[in-house]
Amino acid sequence: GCNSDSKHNNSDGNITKNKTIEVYVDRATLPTIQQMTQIINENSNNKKLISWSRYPINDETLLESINGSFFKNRPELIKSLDSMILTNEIKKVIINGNTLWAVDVVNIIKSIEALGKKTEIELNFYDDGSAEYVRLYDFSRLPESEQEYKISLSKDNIQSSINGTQPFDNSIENIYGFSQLYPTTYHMLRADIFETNLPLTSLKRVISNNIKQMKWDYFTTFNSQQKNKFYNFTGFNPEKIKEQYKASPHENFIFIGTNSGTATAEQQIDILTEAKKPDSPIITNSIQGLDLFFKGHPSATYNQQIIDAHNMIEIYNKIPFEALIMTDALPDAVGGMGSSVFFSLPNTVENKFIFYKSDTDIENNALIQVMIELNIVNRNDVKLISDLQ
Ligand SMILES: Nc1ccn([C@@H]2O[C@H](COP(=O)(O)O)[C@@H](O)[C@H]2O)c(=O)n1
Ligand SMILES: [Zn+2]
Repeated sequence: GCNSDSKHNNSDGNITKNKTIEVYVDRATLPTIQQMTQIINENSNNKKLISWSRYPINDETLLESINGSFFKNRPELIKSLDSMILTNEIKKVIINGNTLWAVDVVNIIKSIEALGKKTEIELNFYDDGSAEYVRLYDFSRLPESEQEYKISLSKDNIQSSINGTQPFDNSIENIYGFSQLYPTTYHMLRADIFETNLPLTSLKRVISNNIKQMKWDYFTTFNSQQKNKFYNFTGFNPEKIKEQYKASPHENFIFIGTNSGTATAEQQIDILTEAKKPDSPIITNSIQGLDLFFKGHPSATYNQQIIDAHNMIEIYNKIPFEALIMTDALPDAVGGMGSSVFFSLPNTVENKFIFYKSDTDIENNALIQVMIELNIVNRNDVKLISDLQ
């Protein structure tokens, strides 16, 4: 009959009775890129409410094609979601968020639960980037009894934040604890963290049935329409870069730049000078003879100075490196300054070296240590800027 016809729309045109609403929120880059590809891949008819801080979507045709509405901020999204739940028969809300910023998801759940309509809730979390792994590393260093104690409190902690009796603390046990309350999937940047030697067995026990390795190879199965949709979402098309790779027969190298918080332009110029030497005792994986590309940090203001000093080919710094990964526009090799970028890089791309700030204590630096544990870099290829002096 008509009422059971899942494709039959009500007067709103896009929300049907007993339907599911999909919510997408993120303040960073990686979850947004992953959520975009998920939307394109699943191609569902569900109404989608989206708020991505770094990727405002203004293209109405694009939004219509995914049955989506975009919100400048999360409070506006929540207001709209609440009114949909109150005025329509919404069966389920699937919330897609950023793991590190699980507090944003808590605020949405809080609002849904406060309506008292018993709406089903399902959660998808996508890692923000390297931050979760630094925290996981630190967590793994705690005595097992302490880890277990913390985990034992997490369900109540989350519940109290949803009830509004306690602010949400984004500790490891809390951000990875939602499967104790709702059907949850954690889309992890590096699900293999649980296969390393780091002692994380208690946490693994809580979430092992709820984790998925983030996918980077969607483009191998996307048709041209889906690819174009991704280019429209991100405003990025990899064709130019792919042409530049092919312009010479040499292998391609991308230098991963940082911002002034970590290194000056001169220091990065010096690293490149050293890396070009065929027999440097410091950088043993030389970049001599490779075509040199420069991918500056999105927030760096001195990129042109570095590009000019070594006559490199520029990759527009505002493009998130993850967009190159997603669109299969990767070089043969990379190297550069410590960055979250290295966490998502497939191991088919050679990682020649990573440089850190001069005063870094390598053996006690959680970020470096977790990168070594995950085989992102060899200990010998971890360098400090001061190694050059
Ligand atoms: N050369 C770079 C460096 C960074 N990005 C993007 O910024 C995000 C955060 O990187 P951090 O270096 O601050 O850890 C990263 O996930 C990339 O999206 C970049 O595109 N190019
Ligand atoms: Zn080339």
